[in-house]
Amino acid sequence: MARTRKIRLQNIISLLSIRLFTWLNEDSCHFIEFAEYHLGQLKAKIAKLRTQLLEPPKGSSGAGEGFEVTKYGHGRVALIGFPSVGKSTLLTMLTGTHSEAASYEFTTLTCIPGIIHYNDAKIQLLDLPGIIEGASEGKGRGRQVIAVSKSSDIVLMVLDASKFPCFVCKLIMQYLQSEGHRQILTRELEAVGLRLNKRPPQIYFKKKKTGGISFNSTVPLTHVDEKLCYQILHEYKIHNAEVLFREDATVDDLIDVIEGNRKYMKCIYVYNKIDVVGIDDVDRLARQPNSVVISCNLKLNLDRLLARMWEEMGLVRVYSKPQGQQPDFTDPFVLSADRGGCTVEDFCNHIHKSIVKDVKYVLVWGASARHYPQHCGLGHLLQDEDVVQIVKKKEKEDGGRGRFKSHSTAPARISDREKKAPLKT
Ligand SMILES: Nc1nc2c(ncn2[C@@H]2O[C@H](COP(=O)(O)OP(=O)(O)OP(=O)(O)O)[C@@H](O)[C@H]2O)c(=O)[nH]1
Ligand SMILES: [K+]
Ligand SMILES: [Mg+2]
Repeated sequence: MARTRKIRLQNIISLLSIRLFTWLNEDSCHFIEFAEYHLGQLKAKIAKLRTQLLEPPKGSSGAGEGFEVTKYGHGRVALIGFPSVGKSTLLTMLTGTHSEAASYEFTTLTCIPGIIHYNDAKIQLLDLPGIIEGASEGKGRGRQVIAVSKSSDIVLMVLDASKFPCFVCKLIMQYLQSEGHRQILTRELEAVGLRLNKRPPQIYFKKKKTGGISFNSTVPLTHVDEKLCYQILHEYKIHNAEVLFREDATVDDLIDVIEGNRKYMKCIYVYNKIDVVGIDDVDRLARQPNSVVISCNLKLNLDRLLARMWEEMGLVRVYSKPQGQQPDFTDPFVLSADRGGCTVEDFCNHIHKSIVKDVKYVLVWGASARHYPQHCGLGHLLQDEDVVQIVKKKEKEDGGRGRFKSHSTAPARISDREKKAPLKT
């Protein structure tokens, strides 16, 4: 029953897509304006149907058997890519967990987790089956792979450097209107609501109960006007809402905001197998944005990949300092802006939920402090490698003395940094 419904929805999406491309190819200028409105409506229709199609069955996460892996560690990274690009080899290299690797496609059939120990944090790395064009529509294990990718903090898109088109091949591909692996994968992920290395559109949108539609913009708009916006909202049966464009956004951006279920993720493009391509090609690939070139076989540049991964995850290590003692620099509390936040309050909650109500202030050493130690409140935003000493309400007077004493017991790691970049008190 559900399968027939899915097939029917898929057929409608295909039909609408064909209609959309027919309109795209329509070059008569008399129809351009009309076509733009029609196009906007069709895009909204397709987005709506896709959302229905992708709804996981009730009571399931959408991941499916062999893919439901418990979250572990301070962050989760998914390896996605075409078959045989070296995902499993990379997992084995970085985590030490064995994942079967072989020269035939679809060697990996389920989700294999491993742990990377980096900067005293634990990062869960997930090896996944290869995906192919049509994955978003359920080809191969595409659905499951994408569902797992969505649950991760960042994505490593593994690509085969030897299959990356050279400049001439790119021109031919453009002529033939065919795409490279990177574009195909990006399109598959976009089709299911994942937005890679993009920030959410600057559009304020709020549904209301009454009052009709209020349409405003703070910048001149070149892609969407009031009429088109009304039509798209109408498609979603929204008749009362406030819409404010804060940038010159497109129809697709508006649809993303209305749908509201898009996931904005960082993605690092990892070009593996650089041992089999020429130095010029390696250089060209390495210069692309958000890209890292590696070779698992020769263990080349893996440390750079880890460093990039760490940067993109934006994890913040905070060392707790008991009064009058040195902090334990081997055991940080790891905070993340995406998972719970990085303020002093988040740090306290990390230790124990009951602490916050007793905190009078905290003393902070490190990058986020203007002077050492800085007196900070619960709202203070911490940075990586900060040291924090909590002063509790009942320790009021003692806390004051502790502060002066603290100068002499300032953590060694911070004074090293201070030498490099002295901070004014
Ligand atoms: N030359 C070269 N070959 C590599 C490198 N890394 C992996 N390979 C080879 O690529 C082939 C595929 O590796 P896998 O790790 O199984 O690839 P996969 O992406 O996990 O493949 P599926 O699980 O089938 O999707 C194996 O024969 C590896 O030995 C590399 O850096 N250089
Ligand atoms: K393989
Ligand atoms: Mg594999």
